[in-house]
Amino acid sequence: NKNGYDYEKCKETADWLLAQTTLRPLVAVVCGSGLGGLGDSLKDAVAFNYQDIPNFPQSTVHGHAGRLVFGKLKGRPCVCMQGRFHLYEGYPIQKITAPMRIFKLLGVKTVILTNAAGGLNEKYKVGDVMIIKDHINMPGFAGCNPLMGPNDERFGTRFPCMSDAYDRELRQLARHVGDELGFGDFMHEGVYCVLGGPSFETIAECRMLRRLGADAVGMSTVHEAIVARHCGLRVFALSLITNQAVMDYDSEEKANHQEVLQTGKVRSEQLASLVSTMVMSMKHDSGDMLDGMCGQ
Ligand SMILES: O=P(O)(O)O[C@@H]1C[C@H](O)[C@@H](CO)O1
Ligand code: HPA
Repeated sequence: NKNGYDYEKCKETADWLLAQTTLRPLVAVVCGSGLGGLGDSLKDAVAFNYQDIPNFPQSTVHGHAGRLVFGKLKGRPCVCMQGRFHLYEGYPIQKITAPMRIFKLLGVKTVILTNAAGGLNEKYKVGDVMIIKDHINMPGFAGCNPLMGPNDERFGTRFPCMSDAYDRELRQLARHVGDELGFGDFMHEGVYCVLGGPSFETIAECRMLRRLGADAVGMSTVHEAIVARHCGLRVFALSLITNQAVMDYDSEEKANHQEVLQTGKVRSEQLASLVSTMVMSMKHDSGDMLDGMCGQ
């Protein structure tokens, strides 16, 4: 692989991590902008700064701490990325997504991807949570897909299916857990569209994306979901709607990263409850979950 994130390199990182901790997580969580608090709820935590992990990229964005945390969520071993990588940071797309392959080699079965996103659906409000049911991969339309380049069959097939990218059972579990936790009024299910960033969208772009069927727009998650599915990981993803996309030329609203981080703080505890309750309710040994749903 021309970007150097081949099987051996991912294995070297995974083996290094496995030698540092006895925890064997089945679930990995990726924290979106301002959502790093999810990682702070891990018990008996052992944390590694990204700069200390062999071959790991570095976080450069405010609101992405740059720590990999191993610990337990409601008694279940998990690993959590406090800080993810984005295309606009200048990394090759294979590097952004290498952690998914490292997770696979650690023995992880399910990844939970979270992000901050702009709401395009007129029904969505700031602070709402959107379970991702599908995506639109805009950079992919332009030939920027993390699976470009030689395919290593040890990870997965050349042409992976994406119509089932966001696991139906996990979405059902999230709706169930969300209802039990009282998220009813602010939880949706919708389509996430990824752009390259870092500039926020213009009004014309937001209008176009809405017409194309997107409910929320962001700069991450999709690349990770593609690589995770390619190597057989189960994917659940959610967006926190941190701002409303500006659709109107009379609007005085301006998208900004401060608002994104601020909204993250407001929902931080509730999102941590949603994720930890989901993790508690997942069953992995038979490859299936939805066993002993929320609160049982
Ligand atoms: O990592 P995520 O997708 O949560 O980060 C979003 C997209 C940009 O990195 C940033 C914009 O505020 O937040
Ligand atoms: N656009 C793109 N990415 C984002 C946004 C947005 O409005 N909000 C948070 N991440």
